[in-house]
Amino acid sequence: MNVSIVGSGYVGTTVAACLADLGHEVTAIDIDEGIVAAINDGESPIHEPGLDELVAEHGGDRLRATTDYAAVRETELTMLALPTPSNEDGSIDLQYMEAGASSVGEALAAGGDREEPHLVVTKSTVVPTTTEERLAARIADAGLERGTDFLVASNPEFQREGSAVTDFLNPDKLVFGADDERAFAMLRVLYAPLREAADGEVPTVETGIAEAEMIKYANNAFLASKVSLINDIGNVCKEFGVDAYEVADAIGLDDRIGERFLRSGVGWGGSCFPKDTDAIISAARERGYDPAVLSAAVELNDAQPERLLSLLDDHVDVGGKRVAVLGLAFKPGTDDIRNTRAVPVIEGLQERGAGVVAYDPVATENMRERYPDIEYAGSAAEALEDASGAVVVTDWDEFAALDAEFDEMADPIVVDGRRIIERRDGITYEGLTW
Ligand SMILES: NC(=O)C1=CN([C@@H]2O[C@H](COP(=O)(O)OP(=O)(O)OC[C@H]3O[C@@H](n4cnc5c(N)ncnc54)[C@H](O)[C@@H]3O)[C@@H](O)[C@H]2O)C=CC1
Ligand SMILES: O=C(O)[C@H]1O[C@H](OP(=O)(O)OP(=O)(O)OC[C@H]2O[C@@H](n3ccc(=O)[nH]c3=O)[C@H](O)[C@@H]2O)[C@H](O)[C@@H](O)[C@@H]1O
Repeated sequence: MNVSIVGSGYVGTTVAACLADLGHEVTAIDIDEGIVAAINDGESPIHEPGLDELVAEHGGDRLRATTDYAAVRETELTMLALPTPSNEDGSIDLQYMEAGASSVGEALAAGGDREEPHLVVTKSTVVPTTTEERLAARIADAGLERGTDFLVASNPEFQREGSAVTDFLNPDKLVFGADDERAFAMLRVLYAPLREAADGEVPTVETGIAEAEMIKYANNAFLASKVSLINDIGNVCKEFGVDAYEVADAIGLDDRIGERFLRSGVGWGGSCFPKDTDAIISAARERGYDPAVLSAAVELNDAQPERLLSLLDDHVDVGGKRVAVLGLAFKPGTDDIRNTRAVPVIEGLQERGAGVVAYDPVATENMRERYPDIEYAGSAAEALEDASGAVVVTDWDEFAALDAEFDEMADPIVVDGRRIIERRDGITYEGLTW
């Protein structure tokens, strides 16, 4: 198929490169000229395992990029993979989605009549009814008729950062939300090569558009709440001196609970859990319902970084001292620092008057833009040298191998928010929930 993907960030670039790899002709459309040039030169604009290779193979060939929306006219289907950030009050900010939908509508309208309606698919995470009520309306504003000139559908994405390529190519499920058989048929054709290539069966849910939109929020809300619940349980464990990881391993043996997403610690961050939980809570409240469990999950998550710092306070007054922050990315395998737990941790240390020295294998440059004034180390060893305390925020594998490096600390106090460092002689070790 000939497809265009509007928005070439974390999701858009991954989806575009993978669809090209599956044999489709793909055009990525982005307003950022640097991103467009990179893709056409065969370079991935983001750090994601496996993506460099795919963009190198297909960039400038089956995968092309442009800033010109006219390209959508050469394609049968357009996916919107644009940002859906939060407004100040937590509600979803639809300005990028509406701008993108308007531009797609205008580009299609400029091409005159079409034999078949163009399918516009919402890939981004949007609150239920957005695609039909807000995006279809913007496309129609260009003078196009839904059903004749264009169709809309929702196809939410469940990939994780750090494993986006393998997640996209081997999904647990595909979700197609549509209200027209032609839209379902096109989505089936789009994903046919993926279903053939995937390791094992890929269940496909065909449902309504608002249901598909809600499935995405329910998925993220459930996972975020699962981590908050194990953090809540972990905080109780810590009070009793019980190891929450032993508890989690045991309860995970119950199929109804499942072993995944039971890693307790400093909490969830990232570009999606925080904004998506806020957006769905806000949308529900607007309709008169207050989701109590979800609100508590957010509250608990917001409190974990301060619990981490209070464990450090128990051992050292960090005012005027050098403290190492190990890990800045919101999770390992990515350079993404959006809503990373490192931010409240760094700010909490600064409030205490500590001198922060931070280290991350790949996210340092992104963080430096936000906090140009803290010190950045070129290695974990350099960060630990002469530090009077260290806090671990991201579970990068390389931190597990640290050993003699702790001997160079002024005061070897390690507070681990991710259970990646081993307790050992010579250091004062505190695990957040163990
Ligand atoms: N990051 C992730 O792993 C996942 C994200 N999602 C959802 O996917 C959506 C996109 O997220 P990300 O890829 O992380 O965002 P992102 O911020 O990385 O990428 C968005 C891209 O859109 C471009 N853009 C902005 N306005 C534009 C316009 N008017 N026309 C063309 N391009 C424009 C930006 O330059 C940027 O490259 C969000 O709704 C997010 O919730 C869903 C699943 C996973
Ligand atoms: O909508 C999205 O953008 C994506 O959000 C998450 O993916 P992602 O945020 O990339 O990463 P996760 O692996 O889910 O981790 C999220 C956060 O939870 C934390 N986490 C995760 C698991 C766990 O057991 N404990 C825990 O603290 C991680 O450290 C990280 O900060 C979902 O897992 C994806 O399915 C979804 O597509």
